[in-house]
Amino acid sequence: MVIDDEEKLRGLLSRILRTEGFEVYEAADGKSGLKKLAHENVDAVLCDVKLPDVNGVQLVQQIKSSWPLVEIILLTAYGNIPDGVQAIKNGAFDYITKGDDNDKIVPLLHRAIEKAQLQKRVQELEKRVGEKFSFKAISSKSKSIQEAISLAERVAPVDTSVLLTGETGTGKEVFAQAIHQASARAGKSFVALNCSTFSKEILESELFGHKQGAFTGATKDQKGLIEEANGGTLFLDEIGEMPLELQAKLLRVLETSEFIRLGDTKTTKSNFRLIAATNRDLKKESEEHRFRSDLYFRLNIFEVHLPALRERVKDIPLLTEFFVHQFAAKTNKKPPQISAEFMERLQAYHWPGNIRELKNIIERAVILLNGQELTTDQLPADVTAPPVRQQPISAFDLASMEKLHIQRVLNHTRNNKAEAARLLNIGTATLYRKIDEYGL
Ligand SMILES: Nc1ncnc2c1ncn2[C@@H]1O[C@H](COP(=O)(O)OP(=O)(O)OP(=O)(O)O)[C@@H](O)[C@H]1O
Repeated sequence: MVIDDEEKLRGLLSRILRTEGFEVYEAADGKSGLKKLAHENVDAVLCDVKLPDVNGVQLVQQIKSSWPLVEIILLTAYGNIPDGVQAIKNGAFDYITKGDDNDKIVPLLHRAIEKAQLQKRVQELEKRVGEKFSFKAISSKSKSIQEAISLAERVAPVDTSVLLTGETGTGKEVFAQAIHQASARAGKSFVALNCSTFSKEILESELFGHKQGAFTGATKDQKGLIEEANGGTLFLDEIGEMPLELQAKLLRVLETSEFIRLGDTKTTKSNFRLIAATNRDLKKESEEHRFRSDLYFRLNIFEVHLPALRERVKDIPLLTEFFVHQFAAKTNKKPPQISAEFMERLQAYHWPGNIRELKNIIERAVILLNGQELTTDQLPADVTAPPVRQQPISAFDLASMEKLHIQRVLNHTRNNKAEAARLLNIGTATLYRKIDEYGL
């Protein structure tokens, strides 16, 4: 948009820009310029400094406060550099001297528009990421997970630590992301670290960062994740695996918001929110001195427990549909029908790996699919085998244990007895005898 009260000059500039391929709007003063900005999708403004109703330098500030993504180039009077400098301070992209720098206008506009469009794209992506990781994206019909969502939604805007508990694959990281997105820290970084995947030394350096020469191999200064999370959220997965010594250091950071990089002498500040997750019983761990009780009490202020998938069987069809569509799209297939038996098996299975395992099994099934319907043929043996009846057995009853174990191995081999005998390290005849004996 060109804002200039000199009609001739405005018309000339607009014509030049149109021949360059730009779509151009015109305004003769600040007020009509602001009005047009409210209605049109403008990327960049070329604005004269001397307008009848407002000074262009002030107009920059007004435009930026309402449309921060619009880039402005100010046309200043010859030799009036202070105006240009002030315009940049007010948020202008750049300034050029009217009449003098005409050949610079087009390349400068290209750069301004490129920046504006890039920023719009980033904003749109951030919005999409926000939606993807929002609580709304966690679809569920079961009461237990809805309670967890409601708890997490209430704690999200409060800047306190949160402890997410639940078995592996229950969606703890998904919840951590949703809490971050629903907090005031949403625009800032979400930094995740799994405490079980590193040795103590690497974990310490990953968390706290290091100075050059702090240890062999530290060839340059390196920021730690605590520092990277400044202003945002630090998600520590499997915190129960963190060595005791580091737990003490983490507690200190939580209490003071300060830490010292490895090999450094001065402290560094970081303002982050901690969300921790564990699949262990941290209370028990702390009672047995494997987890610091002071850190446990600090983390335990707000706990959200995520139920295992077998405790939310109602959600299996919903999640299955979701993953089937996701993987069909990924493999360029039409979303298949889901046979009743396929769904029954999924609902009967005990899902030790929870949602992650369901997701993997659906991905595999969609890859194996060649017709228009998912059937039990596309399910692995573990899932299709009849469920092992978990009869209450005495820990001392060897026969019950043996029966259960044989049944499990048979399930695993899809009733292939030769393979089961091999795995059990017994003869086939012995296996047949035991099958008979236990009525398997
Ligand atoms: N409600 C959900 N909808 C769709 N996908 C989900 C949902 N919850 C979890 N998932 C998917 O399941 C997988 C496991 O989730 P996530 O990593 O959050 O679990 P976790 O509890 O943090 O696991 P771990 O303890 O092993 O780190 C991920 O691929 C995630 O995208």
